[in-house]
Amino acid sequence: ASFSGDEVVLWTRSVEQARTLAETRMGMHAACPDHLLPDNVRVTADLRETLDADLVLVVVPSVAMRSVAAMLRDAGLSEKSVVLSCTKGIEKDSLLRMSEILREYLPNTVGVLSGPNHAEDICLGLPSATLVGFEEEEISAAVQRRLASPSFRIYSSSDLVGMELGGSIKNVFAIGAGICDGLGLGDNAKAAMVTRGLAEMTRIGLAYGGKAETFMGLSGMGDLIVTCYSKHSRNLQVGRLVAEGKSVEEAVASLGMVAEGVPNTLSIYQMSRKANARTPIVDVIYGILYEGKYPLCGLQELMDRALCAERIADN
Ligand SMILES: NC(=O)C1=CN([C@@H]2O[C@H](COP(=O)(O)OP(=O)(O)OC[C@H]3O[C@@H](n4cnc5c(N)ncnc54)[C@H](O)[C@@H]3O)[C@@H](O)[C@H]2O)C=CC1
Ligand SMILES: O=C(CO)COP(=O)(O)O
Repeated sequence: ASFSGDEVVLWTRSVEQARTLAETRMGMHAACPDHLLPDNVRVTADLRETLDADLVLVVVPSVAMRSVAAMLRDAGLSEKSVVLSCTKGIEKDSLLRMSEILREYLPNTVGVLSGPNHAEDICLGLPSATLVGFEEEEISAAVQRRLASPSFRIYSSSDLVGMELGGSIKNVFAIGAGICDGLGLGDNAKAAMVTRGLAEMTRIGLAYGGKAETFMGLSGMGDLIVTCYSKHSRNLQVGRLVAEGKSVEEAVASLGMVAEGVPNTLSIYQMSRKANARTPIVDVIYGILYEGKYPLCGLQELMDRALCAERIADN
């Protein structure tokens, strides 16, 4: 998105790294990321150049959110800047959402952008829909207007809890879907993973105050679908590699980018246990990633459970 011609400053720790990522990730052979970007977008490694922006999008892996929030505070981000978290994750142990971490450090208005939004498609200008959420309706509406384009349709929401939980929890099931692919379990198994995953997402999400309809929407089911089926999904890829016998560390290292499902499986498992939610798939994926359970044994365990009625939100 080029933000309709507004001046955009893209801060990155390393301009060199941004160049490599742009080249490999987008499959484009530009010598410099600036070639991929419209004239109104400038790349910098100097955080101070972003401090008076009226809208600040934070797009870092969830494990880096706390340090980046502290950097923004220490660098002196203008209190007038509206801050938008685009990161999909829950912090382990504290179980804080990304917008909550940002609020710990910054007095600014903080919102969330989340939806089925693989960067590869957006960069090509392919149509995408997403959700922007702020507690203040008028700020949602203003950011919605500001970021929307003919190829980027934005809906608004005030359910930040539902948005942030949906965007984080779906990563766990994307790894599960990748495991189904890697084991060659077929289309039916994967459809079951996605559908029962949505039930578990809804159960955990409701326990923490999210709204049921949000989990049925773009930032819930929508993101779950894209991440479980897209060739671009890094979580799906990690699941496949683990099913093929790679260790989690090897699978993640081979991506060279973040797969949020790995840290998220730990934090979502912690959330589920704390809420005493019934989440057999989360529990099995946790066992595979963190306790050395064999992927095929884990998936067979899911099939061998006692037969029951189909329940979605009920625990
Ligand atoms: N890539 C995508 O298509 C989408 C990504 N997201 C979410 O956006 C977030 C970031 O994902 P990506 O951009 O794909 O990840 P990435 O692995 O490409 O990292 C994004 C940037 O964060 C930087 N970074 C990493 N650790 C840092 C630290 N400690 N301090 C400062 N910068 C740091 C990296 O150098 C990189 O420039 C994740 O939560 C992801 O789930 C959401 C929707 C789509
Ligand atoms: O959240 C995403 C798409 O909406 C990105 O998913 P992956 O991290 O699995 O690539």
